[in-house]
Amino acid sequence: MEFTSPEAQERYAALVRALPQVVVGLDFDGTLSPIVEDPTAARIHPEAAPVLRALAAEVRALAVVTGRPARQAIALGDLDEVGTALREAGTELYVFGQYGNERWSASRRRIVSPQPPHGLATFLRELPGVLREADAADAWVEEKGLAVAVHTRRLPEPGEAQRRLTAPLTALAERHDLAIEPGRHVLEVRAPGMHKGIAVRTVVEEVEAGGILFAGDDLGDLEAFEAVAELREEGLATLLVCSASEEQVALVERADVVVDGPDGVLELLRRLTADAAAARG
Ligand SMILES: O=P(O)(O)OC[C@H]1O[C@H](O[C@H]2O[C@H](CO)[C@@H](O)[C@H](O)[C@H]2O)[C@H](O)[C@@H](O)[C@@H]1O
Repeated sequence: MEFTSPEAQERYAALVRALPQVVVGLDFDGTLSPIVEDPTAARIHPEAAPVLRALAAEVRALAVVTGRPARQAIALGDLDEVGTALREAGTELYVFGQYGNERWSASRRRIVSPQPPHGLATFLRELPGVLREADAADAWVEEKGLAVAVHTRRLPEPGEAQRRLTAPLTALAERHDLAIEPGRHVLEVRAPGMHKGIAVRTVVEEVEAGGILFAGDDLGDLEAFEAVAELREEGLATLLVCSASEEQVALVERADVVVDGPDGVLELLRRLTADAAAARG
């Protein structure tokens, strides 16, 4: 892991001191879960559960903030079980799904979700024609209830296919008052208005946190990074962690710490837990 500046190292030290008041916010794909070709085959990192359990004893709350539907993230992350263990340590686990549109907590065990956006059903009906015209008929379409994700990872030239699809999918989304969210070999179409930054602020305010660490890997995490930077200006202890990959570099220049993918994220969380225990004496 690499601190990006001397100030970043000081922010880490301040976060360790404030840890009992800190919310740890974690993206799922590419941060807690290694990227795989087939999104249905993704699973949380095998070492995540014990790392999160150990960290839970040191922090105010944990929040998984993801583009995945909450139900899916809970299943792929075994978060029901992790949440039970965290509750035993007196710590809440939140899951904000679909970029903050859905929420779940280990204490309530119920997913609160809005209605799908108007226009999504028509968007879906018109989608195959647009994919054919863009020579991407084999793109994998993930229907998420509140959103649709068009994946190019398994096409012969995934980056080129994503570039080819961006303009026609954006136009189709705009015709139906929907927003487009680009990601790692994926273009997601969803309702405008909600993003991970709102989810971060919500959890920080609800638990009256004194600090926030957020770790992410992709463009959909940018708003969370912006929210954390604003909270820093407001006086909270903060740390921005980039789970780095060759596919996406946008978060690197905004991060305090750059780590090597999900392995690196867990290494950082282990170090944080150990440093907090050492600081307690
Ligand atoms: O906010 P996140 O937790 O990072 O979720 C964003 C999207 O991640 C998933 O797709 C990504 O991960 C897949 C599995 O590793 C990978 O195959 C794909 O190329 C990535 O874009 C997921 O399928 C989407 O629904 C999430 O919104």
